[in-house]
Amino acid sequence: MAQALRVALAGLGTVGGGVIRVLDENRELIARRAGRPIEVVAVSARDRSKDRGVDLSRFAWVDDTAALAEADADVVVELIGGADGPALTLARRALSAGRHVVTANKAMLAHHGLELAAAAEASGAALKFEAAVAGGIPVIKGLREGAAANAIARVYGILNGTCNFILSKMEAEGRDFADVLAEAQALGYAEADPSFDIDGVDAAHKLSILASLAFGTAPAFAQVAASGIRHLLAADIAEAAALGYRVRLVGVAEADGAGLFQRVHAHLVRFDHPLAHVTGATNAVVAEGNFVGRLLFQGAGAGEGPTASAVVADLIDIARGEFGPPFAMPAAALTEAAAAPSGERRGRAYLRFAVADRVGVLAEIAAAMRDAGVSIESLIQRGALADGSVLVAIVTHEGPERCVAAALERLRGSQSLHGEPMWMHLLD
Ligand SMILES: NC(=O)C1=CN([C@@H]2O[C@H](COP(=O)(O)OP(=O)(O)OC[C@H]3O[C@@H](n4cnc5c(N)ncnc54)[C@H](O)[C@@H]3O)[C@@H](O)[C@H]2O)C=CC1
Ligand SMILES: N[C@@H](CC=O)C(=O)O
Ligand code: NA
Repeated sequence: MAQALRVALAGLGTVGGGVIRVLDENRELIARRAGRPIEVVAVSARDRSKDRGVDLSRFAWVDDTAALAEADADVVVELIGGADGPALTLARRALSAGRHVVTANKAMLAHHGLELAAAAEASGAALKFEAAVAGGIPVIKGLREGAAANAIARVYGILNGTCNFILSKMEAEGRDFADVLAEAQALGYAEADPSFDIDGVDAAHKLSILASLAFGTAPAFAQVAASGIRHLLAADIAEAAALGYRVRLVGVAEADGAGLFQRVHAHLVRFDHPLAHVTGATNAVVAEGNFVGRLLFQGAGAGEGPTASAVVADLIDIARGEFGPPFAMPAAALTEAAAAPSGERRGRAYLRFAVADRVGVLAEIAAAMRDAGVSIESLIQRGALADGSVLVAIVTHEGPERCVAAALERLRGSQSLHGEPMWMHLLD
């Protein structure tokens, strides 16, 4: 059999530990498929003494993580995380030394993907990142290779396992947000800083990578309008269910004459839509191609095994010599997309207000909607929260988003409103 592919591995946490386990457990099978063995030769992490449940004594330990870039290895696997700092230093050094790089680091790719892709192409190295988007689901391969013949009109989906785990637990068990977040962290789904998950930043990182693959544009994370699920109440989930919807954090990227529109936002998803049935840490991505039609990729979006599976799949491609430009086309051919404004987009909206329990409040909200040109389809007022506020939930008829924004602006500062209104888009 040919010479082994030698791997230098940075980061031995959830995913790094998983990679060692996958390579150990499926060693023979992987070697047959790759045409040669894949062997970890050197490792680095923050704490050498930590028990990770795997035998590390067979690997060289490197204290200076960035020095792994020059280790006697063919590939550097970066599983540290963080957009900048040691992960970026390592990737830059490895690529400029002609080492292949495999990473699960969507934050780094969203911010520096174009630069790293150009560096990889310049040195003839691979830069592969299947694990960075939707964990174990082969969606990078699916878009970059499987759908390469198509013009893509839209790509959207559930891109954060932690949020989907929280939402589906809140929905099924009526549990509190904070309690479920702690469980997602214990299961290894959450980012080192979980606000990246619950504020939609992680999904925005992933969406910017998917949009680049779908539309041939440079990753444009700064253009993604992102919000998360932090302010969602159990009552929103109950109201959504009463209306025939489930709440999901959905990322949407769409290119049209106005430019590239990218948004991550909590949506009400109709019960009969495939995304409404995606539960737990599962992710799902829909891509609409002009010849292939609608593709749906679904599977485990986070966690040790599925994410490590994607990292090792990239290593197998490299061992086979199967790689090309990291994104949909050479880095120099990726275009800059103008950000399309959201205001002219049309849709239906769910708006929820916590209001003072007094006469005239409903009339005030209804007047703001009327004056801004928003047509109300349904309005539900329900019992009091612990602080005595009453919840008012509205679903609008289809109309331009700028009208909804104008209505909320009219209500800004109103003494009748307690806290910020919640605005979710409907995905029908
Ligand atoms: N956990 C998951 O389900 C998924 C994680 N990812 C990504 O994979 C990467 C790793 O994630 P996890 O394994 O979950 O993180 P983790 O926190 O479990 O592990 C991180 C590892 O990096 C090491 N590390 C951190 N800072 C370091 C530094 N300055 N120098 C040297 N080593 C350092 C830590 O010691 C640890 O071994 C991140 O980019 C994450 O976004 C991607 C998909 C899924
Ligand atoms: N924190 C991420 C991990 C995978 O990318 C998530 O929850 O999806
Ligand atoms: Na993936």
